[in-house]
Amino acid sequence: MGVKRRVDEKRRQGGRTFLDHLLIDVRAGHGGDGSVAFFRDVHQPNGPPSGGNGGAGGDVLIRAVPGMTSLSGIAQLLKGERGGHGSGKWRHGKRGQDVIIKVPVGTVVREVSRGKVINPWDDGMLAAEYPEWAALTPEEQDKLRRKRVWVHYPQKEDDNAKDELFLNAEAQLRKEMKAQLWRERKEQEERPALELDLSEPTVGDSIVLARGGKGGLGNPYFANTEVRKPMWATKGKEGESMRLFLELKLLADVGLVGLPNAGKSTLLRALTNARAEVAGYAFTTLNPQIGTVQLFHDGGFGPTDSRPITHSQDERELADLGLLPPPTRTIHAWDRSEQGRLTICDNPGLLHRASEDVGLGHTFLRSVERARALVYVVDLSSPAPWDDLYVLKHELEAYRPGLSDQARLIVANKADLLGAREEGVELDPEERHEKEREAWEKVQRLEDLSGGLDVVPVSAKFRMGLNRVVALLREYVAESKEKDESGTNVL
Ligand SMILES: Nc1nc2c(ncn2[C@@H]2O[C@H](COP(=O)(O)OP(=O)(O)OP(=O)(O)O)[C@@H](O)[C@H]2O)c(=O)[nH]1
Ligand SMILES: [Mg+2]
Repeated sequence: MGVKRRVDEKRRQGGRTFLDHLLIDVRAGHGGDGSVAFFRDVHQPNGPPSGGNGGAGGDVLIRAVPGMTSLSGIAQLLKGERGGHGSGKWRHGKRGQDVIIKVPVGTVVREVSRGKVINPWDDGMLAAEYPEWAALTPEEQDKLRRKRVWVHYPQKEDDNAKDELFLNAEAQLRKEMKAQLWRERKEQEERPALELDLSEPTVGDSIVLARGGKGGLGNPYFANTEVRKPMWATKGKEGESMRLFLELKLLADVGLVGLPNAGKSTLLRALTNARAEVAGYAFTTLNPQIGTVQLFHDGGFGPTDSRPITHSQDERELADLGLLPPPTRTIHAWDRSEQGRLTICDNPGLLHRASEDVGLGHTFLRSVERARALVYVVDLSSPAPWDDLYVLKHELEAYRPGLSDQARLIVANKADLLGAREEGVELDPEERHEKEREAWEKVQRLEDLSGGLDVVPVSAKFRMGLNRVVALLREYVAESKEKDESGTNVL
């Protein structure tokens, strides 16, 4: 299949690949109803209206918390508590309890749909809500509409409907609500679909997703010089509701970043159990891939699904190329017990001008954004690998300012191509020395232009120089975890 077609397909998916996702419904609490009551005691057998207002419904909030690793365990329906109803003696209803949805850091929240605020004076909306609406008489329709809006004093519903004072109050409320509902609806329509990228732990208060409905008004609100004994109050309003899609971004300890064809996938295969695709053309990798490295007590490593490989041979070869000091360590079998693991994430090649949406763009950088350390992979055999470095850094910064600060290491790959030895050919010492010097100078230049990053020449293909890479990755990850534990990364 054509690479172009596959790249195009991938672009349509927005370059997103996620391990975990979930659809949830969120409903903020309904407001409590206002109360119709009148104050009475021995001195005032026929006292003033005293119904309290309803309490507001509880909000639904979201918080990204460190330490969570999965979306499993989050309920599919989350409801804010209903506000309490008002009651006599001017007692207002209690505010409903909020619900806080706790999600792992790295969750992306996207709105799928939003509940409509129903306007009880909008016949079209009511017709959509009640299938039988069209068959009702105008009186029945009024009755249904009033049910959504009003609370009546016991047995006063029919009297109220004939009471001119009530009808006046209704007209007044309708006018007020019309303006307010119009505003709410406009606001809702203009508000773009929610998209939250919770890449950092939520600081301070949680983020409100859906607001609870307002509480209804108690009957004192409707009293005036004309209306001494309002026999009505209003109901609480519906809370906001929405359907949301949650996605958890891939999380690896280390993210590989490099131009197409630099050898990222080859490196991932050499270090881990992952079977990433490798080929001699650009954009072989279209999905971020994660692999696991097993770490041994002696500093060595091995892919988790196979027996450890001995790297002393490789290191000796690399030392022969003049790119590494000769190995001094011998590996003892008893050191080969597992001490820990590292996960590494391979990625599609990053292009110059990815920020202008060339190639895959850089939406896939979402998956390395949260890595504890980033590694630049460059092709040491290319004429000016330091130029590649500049492009990579620039693209990371264009995606998110400060992201390139997470880069710790430059893997200068394909060092074998600069070899001072050619296969089957013995170079004369002079020539060999010259090649060694060239290779060494290139590495040196990369180091000078790296802005203080570690530079390690390797051959991913021939598995040379990888012990040093793993040793450094181990350090970065340990440092980052220590920071987490000491609280500087966690809020
Ligand atoms: N000589 C040599 N070739 C290598 C080395 N590492 C990778 N290659 C070759 O370079 C080509 C590209 O390697 P990949 O690992 O697919 O490169 P990539 O960076 O994953 O490429 P994309 O997925 O397209 O971004 C393949 O032909 C590899 O065999 C190396 O250390 N030495
Ligand atoms: Mg690849």
